[in-house]
Amino acid sequence: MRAGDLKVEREFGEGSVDFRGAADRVSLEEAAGFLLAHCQVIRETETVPLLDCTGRVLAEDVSAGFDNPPFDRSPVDGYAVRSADIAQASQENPAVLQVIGEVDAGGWSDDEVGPGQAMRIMTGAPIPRGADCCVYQEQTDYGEERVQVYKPCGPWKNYCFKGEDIKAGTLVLKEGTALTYVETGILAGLGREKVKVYRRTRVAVFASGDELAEPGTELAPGKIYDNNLYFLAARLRELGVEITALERVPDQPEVMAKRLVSACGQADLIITTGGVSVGKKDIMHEALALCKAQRLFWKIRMKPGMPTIGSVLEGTPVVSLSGNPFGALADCELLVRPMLAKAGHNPALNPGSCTAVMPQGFPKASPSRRFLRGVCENGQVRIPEVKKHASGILSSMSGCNCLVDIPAGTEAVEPGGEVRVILL
Ligand SMILES: Nc1nc2c(c(=O)[nH]1)N[C@H]1C(S)=C(S)[C@@H](COP(=O)(O)OP(=O)(O)OC[C@H]3O[C@@H](n4cnc5c(N)ncnc54)[C@H](O)[C@@H]3O)O[C@H]1N2
Ligand code: MOO
Repeated sequence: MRAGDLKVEREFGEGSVDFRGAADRVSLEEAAGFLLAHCQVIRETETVPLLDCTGRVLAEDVSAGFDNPPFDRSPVDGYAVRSADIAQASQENPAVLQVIGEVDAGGWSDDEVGPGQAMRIMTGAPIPRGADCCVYQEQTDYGEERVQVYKPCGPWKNYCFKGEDIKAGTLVLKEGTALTYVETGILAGLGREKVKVYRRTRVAVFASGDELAEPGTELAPGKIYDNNLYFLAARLRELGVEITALERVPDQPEVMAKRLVSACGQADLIITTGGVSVGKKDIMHEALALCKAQRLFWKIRMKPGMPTIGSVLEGTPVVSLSGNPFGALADCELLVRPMLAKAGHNPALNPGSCTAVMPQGFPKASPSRRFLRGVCENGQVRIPEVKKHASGILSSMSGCNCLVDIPAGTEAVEPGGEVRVILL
């Protein structure tokens, strides 16, 4: 379906039981499962310059085309010698060797070190034929034409073999490896200037709400600046996503429906915020019905982010998050990240978890599962003051690095109680 073809049909309009009637009220895990089942793993690849591969996922096996290092090399500044020549060397009775030349890192010598001879050598320089060890210059008199060696050095000591790091033909990095600065260095060491990676996951983001104003414009009465569009875009970029649309949409279901349909062909996932509850202006129900999206669930048994809608539009999953910024944030972490992990071949995009002690506790009862923002450090989690936890409050999230997962039915978390923590 193209955006222009969209007919405004109100067969699922207000009053229909389909979206606003019996609530699904699924668990978070069920909601995530529904969405993941409709989330496609990205198969398309692209070739990017080496410096752009960090944060991407490798789409090819990378094997070494040559031994690395490509030659035997010295790990010390000193002299390449024959170990047999210095086997008896001591401070009192140094071995005296003829210095036949010098080889520096990046240089090369075809000369062979014969019996009674030494080659001055620098760290990283190729070891010349004939030598089977390198002595530290501190164990010599630093001689230029003749050198006195004061200590023995066994065969193949202070000697780095060709291929010591990577042997030719070794599978060094497997398809599916998440590339960090470390792999960038490894790929550079293999001489790669370009790397085949999976294309980025594409996400379209729409915020709905007539109250929303663009930062930088004047704030008229009744309006608020739009938090969600911006933190979602920033977070998605951090997670390696390519954003295909980023737009505020008025509270008109027809307009939102058109945006959803046009986003479909370009995005792997669509995220909306606002308009998911039961108010007259909660347009997402009608917008999704207008474009005949298949509903997966409405309402998750958790706070914040309870009224989230999950649906599929022409094969593209649509996650409609609560307009309350902390609700949208929690859902982005808990529902969207697993989808990005699946689509983008990168399990590391799933949030981690641990247990931690909560010295302050939390005095309020949690009849349904509750996520609190907090700072988790050294096995302890600290949370903002109790009145700063409302789902409409974003400011107290600054500096937080986790969500505290409080199970449904908890009366209060006692000070010093142990809690499960989702690490962001
Ligand atoms: N009668 C009921 N009212 C509400 C219920 C309910 O069950 N019955 N649920 C409440 C809960 S819980 C939530 S969460 C919200 C969800 O509301 P919506 O997702 O429909 O979102 P809106 O109504 O559009 O907005 C909620 C709130 O967030 C502000 N908002 C919206 N978008 C943004 C944005 N991009 N940036 C910053 N702030 C935004 C909006 O102005 C509202 O204050 O419904 C409750 N009501
Ligand atoms: O579910 Mo809502 O986001 O708690 O306020």
